[in-house]
Amino acid sequence: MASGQTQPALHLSQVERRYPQGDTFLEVLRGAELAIWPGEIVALIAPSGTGKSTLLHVAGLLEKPDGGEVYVGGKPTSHMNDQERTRIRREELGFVYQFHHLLPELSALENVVIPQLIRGLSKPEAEDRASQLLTFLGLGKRLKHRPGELSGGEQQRVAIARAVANAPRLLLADEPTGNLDPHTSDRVFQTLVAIVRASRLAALIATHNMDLAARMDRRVTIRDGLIVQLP
Ligand SMILES: Nc1ncnc2c1ncn2[C@@H]1O[C@H](COP(=O)(O)OP(=O)(O)OP(=O)(O)O)[C@@H](O)[C@H]1O
Repeated sequence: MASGQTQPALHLSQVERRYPQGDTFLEVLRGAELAIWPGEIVALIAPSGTGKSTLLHVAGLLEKPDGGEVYVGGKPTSHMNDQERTRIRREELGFVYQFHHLLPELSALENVVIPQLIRGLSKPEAEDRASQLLTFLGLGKRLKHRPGELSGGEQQRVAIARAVANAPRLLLADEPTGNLDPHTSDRVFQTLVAIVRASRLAALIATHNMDLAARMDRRVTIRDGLIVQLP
């Protein structure tokens, strides 16, 4: 447990998720248990088809579990309506995907400003924070560039800035460096770790890259619908 913190950023408690399959169900999660504390970076290393996306969707409040509970910052979420879940996603969770989904018509700065405006910050406040974040990620000279004018690694760093712009308590990332060459992947990963550490975020990062996984605090996998700690 991180000192001084009484609640995990994310706690999946006995989470079950099943999909209809013919006359029966495919049990993808069968009582998955995982707690991630503030400041902790956990690697999710799951072979294809074992439930990685399902787990990230449930943790990201995009899908409801069929059993168990998902706590975000100690708050149970399964009773929440769609509006409340959307608010938690917007204010307490950040998402980074393999393909960054930046808005192509907007500059790097604007892409990071938008989620903060939606959150209710004023434009000057949002621009200030976006500019600080992008500068921290080494993009201080690229603020006005559109995604198409940035390299893959730069685009992915903008996506990271966008994901943490609202100071979420938990970052969920799915192969955040998956489409980058090894050198760029390494740099982007370093910036991701730096920002998670600097903001004392918690992070769950799905990856097949064992070198990156080895540099995180803990590694877990999904086996027979359960979360298993790896060495
Ligand atoms: N909506 C759905 N309806 C039925 N079956 C589903 C649904 N979503 C996922 N599945 C099945 O559940 C299992 C886990 O799916 P999931 O997408 O979580 O896998 P994954 O580990 O993310 O795989 P990959 O890394 O290949 O994307 C798979 O066998 C998949 O076919």
